[in-house]
Formats: sequence, structure tokens, C-alpha cells
Amino acid sequence: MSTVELNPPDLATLQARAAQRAADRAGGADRLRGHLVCDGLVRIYKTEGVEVVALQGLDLVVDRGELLAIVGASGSGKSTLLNILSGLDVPTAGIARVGDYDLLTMSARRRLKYRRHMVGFVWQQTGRNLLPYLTAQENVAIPMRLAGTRSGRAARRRARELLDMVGVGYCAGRRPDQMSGGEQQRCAVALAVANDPEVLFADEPTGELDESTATEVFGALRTINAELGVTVVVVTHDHNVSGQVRRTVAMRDGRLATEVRRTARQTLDGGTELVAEEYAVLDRSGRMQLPAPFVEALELKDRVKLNLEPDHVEVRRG
Ligand SMILES: Nc1ncnc2c1ncn2[C@@H]1O[C@H](COP(=O)(O)OP(=O)(O)OP(=O)(O)O)[C@@H](O)[C@H]1O
Repeated sequence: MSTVELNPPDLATLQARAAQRAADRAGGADRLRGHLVCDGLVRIYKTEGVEVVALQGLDLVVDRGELLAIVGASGSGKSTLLNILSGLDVPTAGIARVGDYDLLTMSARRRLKYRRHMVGFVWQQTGRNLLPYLTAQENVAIPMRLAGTRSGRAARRRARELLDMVGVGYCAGRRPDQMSGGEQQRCAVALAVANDPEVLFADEPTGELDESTATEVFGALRTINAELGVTVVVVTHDHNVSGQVRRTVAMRDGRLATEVRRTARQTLDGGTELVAEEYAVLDRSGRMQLPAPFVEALELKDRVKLNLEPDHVEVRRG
């Protein structure tokens, strides 16, 4: 027998309910809200008949304006993910969305627009970011001229503003070979945001730099994130560098394995301190990866026993 609601809900309630349903279908409201959304992302490379599964159903949501670091051992799939998110590569299956752009289905024309206006990049090799025969200011002005967003004096003025913002205004008239590695990378950060992208991707931007210079480059990324509200995703090997952001996700075997969140907490003497908490990542199907030290400490292998307790799940040797 069907039941009829005595007071039918108003339109707003219905709309909210529909949104909730859609969110439930997508695995939770966050999955629809995120600026960058990857859901069950798969990338398989085929070379000479051999298949390599570089991404194995990766789920990731990055909020608008977030500064996120992605860490992981060599071969865990970091570059594969970044190549997909930056529009250079196309995933084999799953969902990858940045703002209104569907990275699986977008046309070649839309892909070009995406790469020119929606996202900016900083690569590890300083030589890949800047043209060697132009000054820092000319380099930063180039994307504006190419995309037609600003020309002549306006482009030069904006280039100078951006160089000042990342602390290398004094390099405006220098060519890359007259700048240090750190100065070149900070200039590359300014260039990457010249056309006001919504998202900035950086692939090992500090990989070729020493620790103190790396901190300066990270400072530039943080400034751009805070001043321009650009969502920033940085891939790095360097765990020290990842300690300078609020959220770090670690990849293992083509999936997210753990996540560290840092939150500010009041201390007893009235100051504030950053507290880091590590979480295992649970995917939509309920899968998670036990940290290797836990597995080793209890010599877990093949199968384990799970017990549901009122407020936790127990994992015991099988
Ligand atoms: N073009 C390709 N063809 C075949 N296999 C590839 C290709 N690119 C990456 N792979 C493989 O996919 C897996 C993930 O590689 P990826 O470069 O994304 O890892 P990574 O975490 O970025 O590593 P690194 O830190 O060394 O750059 C590896 O097993 C790699 O060998």
C-alpha cells in the first residue's frame, strides 16, 4: 500500500532531496562539491602487449582554494594523475572533473581552452618552464599575449606585479641563466598564473633545489594560493615540503593510501600550534590499505579477522 504525505514538501525541499540523492549516488555530498573530483579513476598503459595499471580506481576530492600536496614512492602513479588532471593524458575509465570540465569527454578544442585558461603548470625542470632568451618579465607576459588576455603595457605591468608577489620582482630584467634555480622556479610560478587559472599544478617543483630554496618556492605557491585563491596541487617526493601544507595525501599502487590533515589548535598559554593527524583513506567500496608498519608489526598476511566494536573495527591475525 502506498502512503501519501499529508503535507507535500515544497519545491526547495524537493530540490534539496534530489541534490542529496544525487550526492548519495556519487558517494557523498563532497564528491559533487569539490573543485577537482576523481572517482574510480583508472589509467592502464599498454606497451608491447604488457599492461601496467598506473591508477587503480583512485578517488580524490579537492576543494576550491585548497593547497594540497601529493606524495608517494616512485611509480605510485603521481605523475600519471597529474598528467590527467592537467589535460595532457586521458584516463582509461572513471570520473575526472575540474570545475565544469569533464576530462574524459572534452573535445580537442575544449581541451585547448582548459589548458590555456583553466589550469597553470610548474614543472620540475627549470628549463621546461621558462624561455631562456627572454627576461623574467617577458616570460611571464608571454601567456597573456598568446591567449590575448592582456597585451603591451598591461601585460608587462601584470607580469611585474606577479613577480613581486612571489618575491622575485628584482629579477624582472634578468634572463633565466642570470637567476638561481629557486628564483627561476618562483618566476615559473608567476608565469603559471599569468592568465588567472583556477587551478595550479606543480610536478616536483622543488626536486632540483636544496632545502632552504625549496621552502622559498613553496612560500611562493602558498602566496599565490592565498592571494589569488587559486587551487594548488603539488606533487612532491619531499616529505619536509609536504609538511608545509594543511593536507597531504599519500599514493600507493595507484590509489590514495593515507591522508594527513593539519589543523590549528589553541595551546594552554594562549598560542596556536599545528596538529597533524594521519588518516587511512577509505574508498567508496569500503577498501582501505593498512600502513606497512602495522602489517609488519603484527606479521599480518593473506587474511585477517575483522570485528565490529561499538566505536571501532578490530583487525586481528587470521
Ligand atoms: N607511458 C607509460 N607507459 C607505460 N607505463 C608507464 C608509462 N608512464 C608511467 N608508467 C608506469 O605507471 C606506473 C606509475 O608511474 P608514474 O610515473 O605515474 O609514477 P610516479 O609516482 O610519478 O613516479 P616518479 O615519482 O618516479 O615520477 C609505473 O609503474 C610506471 O612504470
